[in-house]
Parts: sequence; C-alpha cells; structure tokens
Amino acid sequence: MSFVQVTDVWQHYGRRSIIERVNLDVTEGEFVSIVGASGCGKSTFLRLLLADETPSRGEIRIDGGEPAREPGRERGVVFQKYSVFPHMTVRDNIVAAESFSGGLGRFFGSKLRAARERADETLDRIGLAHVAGNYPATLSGGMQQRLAIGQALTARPRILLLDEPFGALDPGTRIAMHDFLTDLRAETKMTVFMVTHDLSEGFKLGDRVLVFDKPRWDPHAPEAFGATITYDFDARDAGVPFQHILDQYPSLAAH
Ligand SMILES: Nc1ncnc2c1ncn2[C@@H]1O[C@H](COP(=O)(O)OP(=O)(O)OP(=O)(O)O)[C@@H](O)[C@H]1O
Repeated sequence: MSFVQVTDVWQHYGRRSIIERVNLDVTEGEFVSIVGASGCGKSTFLRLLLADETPSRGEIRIDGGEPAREPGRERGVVFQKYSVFPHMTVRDNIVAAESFSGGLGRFFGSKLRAARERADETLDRIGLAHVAGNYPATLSGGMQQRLAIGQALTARPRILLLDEPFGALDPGTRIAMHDFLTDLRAETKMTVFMVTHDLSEGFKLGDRVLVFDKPRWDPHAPEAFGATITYDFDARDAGVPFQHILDQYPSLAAH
C-alpha cells in the first residue's frame, strides 16, 4: 500500500521547467535517498513533498489524503544549514520548535513545564540531555545538527525530509550521524526522504536510491525541459554497487 503517492508532478518557475513527469510510490517506513547533479531540482522536489510549494501540474498524496496546500505537522524538515535559535538554550530550542510547529504561541506555567519535560525526553533520544542548558554556539556541528533533527521530531512527523543534512560535517561526525539516524529510524518507523551528494551515504542509509536527471535536453533551449527520476535502485542489503552508477553518471562523483 502506497503511503506517499506522487502522480505526474511537474514544477515550473516562470518559463523554466525544473521537474517533469515525476511518479513515485513509497511505502510507510521506507528510507528514500535522492541523488542527482547540482541544480537538477532535488531540493525543489523536497519542497513539494513538504507542501511548501504546490506543483504546477500533478499531485502528491500522503496516506491517501487530499493533496496538502501548506506544510503540516506530519512533515518535518532539516536543512544542511543549522536552523537552531542561537539565543535560546538547547532545551528551549526544542520547546520553541514544538510551540511553533503547532501554532500554539508561547507556553507558560504548567504548559511550559510539560513542554520542557517532553523536550527533555527528545534530548535524551538524540543524546543531548547533558547539554540541555547550554547555548547552541557551545555545541559541535554534529550536535547542532542533532538538535535541528530533534526540533523536526517534536511534532512527531510521519515523514522526515532531510536536505543534505550532513553536508557540512566532517567525515567522523558524519558517520556518527549515520548511526544516530539509523537508530532513530528503527525507533520511530518514520518515512524518510534524504537528498545527498554522497552516493555511498545514499546507499548506506537508503532502502531506495532515486537518481534525478534530465532525460531530454535541447542545447538551444536549456531551460525547456526539467529533471525526472531516471533510476530507482533497490539499496537494501547493500543494493547495486554504486560504483556502477558513478560510471554511468560521472557528474555525481564531482560532488
Ligand atoms: N523559487 C524559485 N524560483 C525560481 N527558480 C528556482 C526557485 N527555487 C529553485 N530554483 C531553481 O531551480 C533549479 C533547481 O534548484 P534546486 O535547489 O531544486 O536544485 P538541487 O538539485 O537541489 O541543487 P543542489 O544540488 O545544488 O542543491 C535551480 O536552477 C534553481 O536556481
């Protein structure tokens, strides 16, 4: 049974075609990695999944529901650039994310105490309980990114959208974050979409790896055609050795 259903989705910005004819069925709990050359529309596709934008054509349904017109609590998002609030403690960052995601305004009194307790549970889960009272500037890059993921988790989303979440981290921290994400996923059964420039990361974490590319190209009108899913690899049990894909898509190796 398809949980995320993408049907004939196109996206244009003015006369520029960015994405075309995208069809995709994802079951609940799947981890989908997305790779493709720079500028081919991967982040645009994530924004469409988030319902931050509406497609020019086609539709995206979650769990059989009507296509969303704006982001909701069932979709959480994390970008490469940390989105934490620098002037708030780690715990208050989680509390603020919860109040914003629910459109609840600021918490006071007993509501604030309850929100802080929930924040501490989240911090426990993401391994930041020991720095709950610190400010983000005192945390390492990996810890700040874990905090950003913690913020996305406060609304208990059914879908987590990750846009190059580990792109700015050093290799060691990146590997630690892979383990963290694998554990988190086993715990929550969330459906995850992750854009990455790192093919090995895509194959390591994903159940599937989607390649976005432009199958049609007019040298006289480079903006006439958009990208679509040209490959959909099964990446479970190590999947297709990604070196084969690098041979086919040398541009992917450049990132
Ligand atoms: N709101 C917008 N209005 C106009 N053009 C846009 C808008 N958002 C993105 N674009 C353009 O759409 C194209 C696809 O951008 P997008 O960020 O989705 O690509 P990407 O594959 O994620 O790139 P990268 O891998 O470099 O992050 C780019 O040429 C970008 O300039």
